[in-house]
Amino acid sequence: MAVHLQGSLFDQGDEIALGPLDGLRRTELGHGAWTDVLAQWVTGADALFDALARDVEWRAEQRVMYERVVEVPRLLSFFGADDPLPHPSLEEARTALNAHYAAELGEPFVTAGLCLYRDGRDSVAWHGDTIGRGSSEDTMVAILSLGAPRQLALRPRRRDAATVHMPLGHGDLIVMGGSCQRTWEHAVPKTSRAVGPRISVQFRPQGVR
Ligand SMILES: O=C(O)CCC(=O)C(=O)O
Ligand SMILES: [Fe+2]
Repeated sequence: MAVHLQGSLFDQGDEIALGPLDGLRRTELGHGAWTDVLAQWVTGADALFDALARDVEWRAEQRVMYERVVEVPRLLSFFGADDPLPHPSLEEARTALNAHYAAELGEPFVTAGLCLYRDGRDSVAWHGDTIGRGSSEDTMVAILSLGAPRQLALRPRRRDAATVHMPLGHGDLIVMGGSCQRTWEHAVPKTSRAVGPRISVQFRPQGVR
C-alpha cells in the first residue's frame, strides 16, 4: 500500500536507531495504572515508517454496529509470537523493551499489533486491551508511534479523574502498565485537523490482547 510521509517534515536522515530507554519517565495515573513515556526513542523513523507502510499486509476489518456491518476506521496487521516481525528494527525494539522491563514484567513482550491510521478520520474508540489476561492481571502494552502526531487519550473507568491526553509523535514510545488495561481506558480520537498517516506498533506479552 502506498502511504508516504513527506520526508522533509521530519528530516532525520536514513539511519534507523533506537535511543537508550533510561530516559523513560513514569507517571502514576491512579488505581494502580501508570504510563512510561520516552519522546523520540526511534530516530531515522521516516525510513521505518515508509518500510512498514509499504511492506506490511494491511487489512481492513469490519464489525457489526447497530445491526450493520461497518468498516473499522484503521488498517490492521497482527504478528504472533512465532511470526517474524516485518522490519529488523521492530525486532530490535522488542529486544530492547524486553531487556528493560524483564524484571518488572516477569515475562517478555512477544506479539506485535500494527495499526495504520490513514488520516484524522481513522481512530480507535475507548477500550482497554482486555480480550486476554489484561482483564484480570497487571500487564504492560508498549506502543511505538510513527508518522503523524496523534493523541492517545486515557480515562479511568470509574470517571473519578480527568481524561489525560498524551501527544504521541514520530518515534515516541509509551508503555501502559500496572492495572492500566482494566482500570483505565484508552482511545485515539478522530481529529478534524489535516493530519497525515500514523502507524502504531503495540508490543504485548503472550495472552494479552
Ligand atoms: O494507536 C494506538 O497507539 C493505540 C492502539 C490501541 O489501543 C489498540 O490497538 O489496542
Ligand atoms: Fe488498545
